[in-house]
Amino acid sequence: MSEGIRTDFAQRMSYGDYLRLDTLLSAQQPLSDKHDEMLFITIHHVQELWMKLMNHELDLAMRCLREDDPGPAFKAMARVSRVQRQLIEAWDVLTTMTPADYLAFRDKLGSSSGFQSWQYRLIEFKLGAKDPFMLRPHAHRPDLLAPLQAAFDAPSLYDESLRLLARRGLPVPRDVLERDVTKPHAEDEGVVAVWATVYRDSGRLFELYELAEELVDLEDAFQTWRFRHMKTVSRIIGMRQGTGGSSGVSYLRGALERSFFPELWSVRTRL
Ligand code: HEM
Ligand SMILES: N[C@@H](CC(=O)c1ccccc1NC=O)C(=O)O
Repeated sequence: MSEGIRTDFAQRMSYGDYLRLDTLLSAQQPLSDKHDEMLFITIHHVQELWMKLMNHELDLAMRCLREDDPGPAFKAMARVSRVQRQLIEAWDVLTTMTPADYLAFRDKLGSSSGFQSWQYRLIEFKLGAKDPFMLRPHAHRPDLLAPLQAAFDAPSLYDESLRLLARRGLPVPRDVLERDVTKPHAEDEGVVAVWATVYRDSGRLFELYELAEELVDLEDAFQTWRFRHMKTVSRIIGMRQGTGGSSGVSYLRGALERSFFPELWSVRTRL
């Protein structure tokens, strides 16, 4: 049964060596002796790991769109959507924590908060949600500020998508193509018209139609994540203020109004 199975790893790379499990599994360090703090930390670590992969895939998607190679971009975007499903499902595990379970260790969190998740902010910037205020919590960490600032200053996934549409001959308005990419994208009627063409003529423009639907999948899942976060927070801390200083649930509800790709939603009314 055990024939052939290697057991001597004094001189050879093992599973744990390759995966750096000592580092990964030494990071779960509760500050209290409360049972549920381990769950709280684990959920965050899992979400941050998935966010790391999302950033990796979004970089590939943006590069491929820029280089006029949508195939691999779609593959990366489809992978991001699957990762998002995992992120959304993870809320279910956290809802097993009651308000009392959470309040028992909440004071240990001090003023730390999801506001300061730089990987989350990096994703938002790459999707085009450019709010310069959100750079501030990272001012004390130049190593984190640099990639955030770079994503803030660069075209978003949506900017790259609209540029691709223009290169394929669709009449994307010039001022949209030449806009200041450090500003949030404002809904544009000309862009709605372009997407309407893509949807109406999806047979001929199949690749661009696929791009549109991949983008809609991404935003749809992102909003579902935000909604589940807001609902989970609501059932765990009610209307308390957040440790990050915001109003809490009301702030999170406000974020649900913000769209990354507004024309892709408006076009549905026009078709
Ligand atoms: C008991 C569970 C949780 C509670 C009570 C909670 C509460 C909050 C609150 C109140 C805010 C608003 C900022 C503030 O004032 O603090 C916030 C923001 C945030 N939280 Fe959570 N959260 C929880 C779990 C999570 C988890 C598991 C994640 C996953 C990484 C997460 C990620 C974030 C992010 C990224 C933000 C910033 C959102 C934005 O600026 O739009 N939170 N959270
Ligand atoms: N903002 C949360 C605290 C919180 O959730 C949190 C604190 C430290 C590390 C991650 C967190 N998760 C997301 O906001 C609260 O007000 O209870």
